Amino acid sequence: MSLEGLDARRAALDALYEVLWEKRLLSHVNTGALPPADAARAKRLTAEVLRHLGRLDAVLRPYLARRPNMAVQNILRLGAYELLVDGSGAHGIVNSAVALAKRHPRTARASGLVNAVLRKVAEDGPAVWEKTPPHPLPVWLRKPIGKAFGHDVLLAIEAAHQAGAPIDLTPKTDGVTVPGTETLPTGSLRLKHGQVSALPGYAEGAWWVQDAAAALPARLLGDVASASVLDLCAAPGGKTLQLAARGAAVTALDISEDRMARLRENLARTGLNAQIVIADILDWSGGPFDAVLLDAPCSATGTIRRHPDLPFVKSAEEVETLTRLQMQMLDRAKDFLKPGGRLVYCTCSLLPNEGENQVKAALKRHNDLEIIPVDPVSLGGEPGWCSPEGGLRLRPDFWAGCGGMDGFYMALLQRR
Ligand SMILES: C[S@@+](CC[C@H](N)C(=O)[O-])C[C@H]1O[C@@H](n2cnc3c(N)ncnc32)[C@H](O)[C@@H]1O
Repeated sequence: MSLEGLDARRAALDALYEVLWEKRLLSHVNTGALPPADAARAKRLTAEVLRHLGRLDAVLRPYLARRPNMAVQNILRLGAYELLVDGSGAHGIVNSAVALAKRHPRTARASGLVNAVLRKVAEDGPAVWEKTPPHPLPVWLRKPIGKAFGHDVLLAIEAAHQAGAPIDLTPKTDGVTVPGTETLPTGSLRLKHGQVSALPGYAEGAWWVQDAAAALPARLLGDVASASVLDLCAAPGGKTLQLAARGAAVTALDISEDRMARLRENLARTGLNAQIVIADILDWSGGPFDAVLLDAPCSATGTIRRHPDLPFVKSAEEVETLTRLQMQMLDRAKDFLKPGGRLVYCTCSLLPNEGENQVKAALKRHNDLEIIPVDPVSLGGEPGWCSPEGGLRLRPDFWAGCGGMDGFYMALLQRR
């Protein structure tokens, strides 16, 4: 990108400010009236600067006598990212960073500094960059993750966050392959190269985008053909589609009308059916069902590879609130089951309080619930995915050699 990419870069700087200062998720940042290609580039640059923020600051630090204001810092971070990772013409990158600095009174006085520092980064930065460890998680995540899995695993998870995430697909029919993808041991398809929109089968609904880890909770229910299944917190519907494709009579419930509109579109595209309920799980009554799947709202810390903005926006306090909600939801979900019915509880979180500990506490509260230990090997997984209480703990550092997976926790419970 040269000077002609200035609009995308300016939008990336605005987005960085919104994430870092206003604590807004990148998915909620409005890139204004930019053409779609520039908007996509702005979001990509923002996400990548956030992914590597600690490393970028480490490269810049030796050239700064004192820390400049956040607006100047972000111009330097963006320029350094483009120099060190995107790697197209250093001259153009430095010139556009200087042009961006001159645009605003808060940064104009630092345009000389931006010029000088980025020229040094272009020369000496690559050697430092290679040696600098991945951006660390914030303390409120490092502590519980390190405590649960150990320091080496924590470092491996941070490395996985740095590496980013491939795109996985779930085929509507088991065993179907799609050119341009490879089949993973669990049956998901992983995009090898190119754009997902260019793959055959999208319009016909032959597959949908879903991380390999996210595709496993629905499979814990086994054969669901003709079973009545309540999918709680269903939108945008990845798990609803899986259950419907396997022949279940699905009732999909979610509180969000907007997200349910996406679930409706997904059902229409794939030619699958589900009964749709827009309601708060805590107020709704219905059933009983043969099975319930609860994909509870959570910190989403298992998806940091895809959403590197999350650690900057979420907080320990927010997770505490979510943990209380998950507990209430689990208690409610159990009441929708027929006697002998099965319940899958899952979250895309790395935190035991949203996974393992939540299930252990539910088993203590309800002596009519028991856990059915999951055998990951039967799902194409590995024995090391088992967690002591009988659930499955998936981590982003698993499958490191072939692109990793999202962090997820899931457990299969049964009402006695
Ligand atoms: C992790 S997402 C679900 C992803 C979905 N299961 C899938 O596979 O595509 C959590 C969902 O919980 C929904 N939710 C949050 N609070 C809720 C509540 N009180 N009642 C029902 N749904 C709720 C959110 O709207 C969000 O769609």
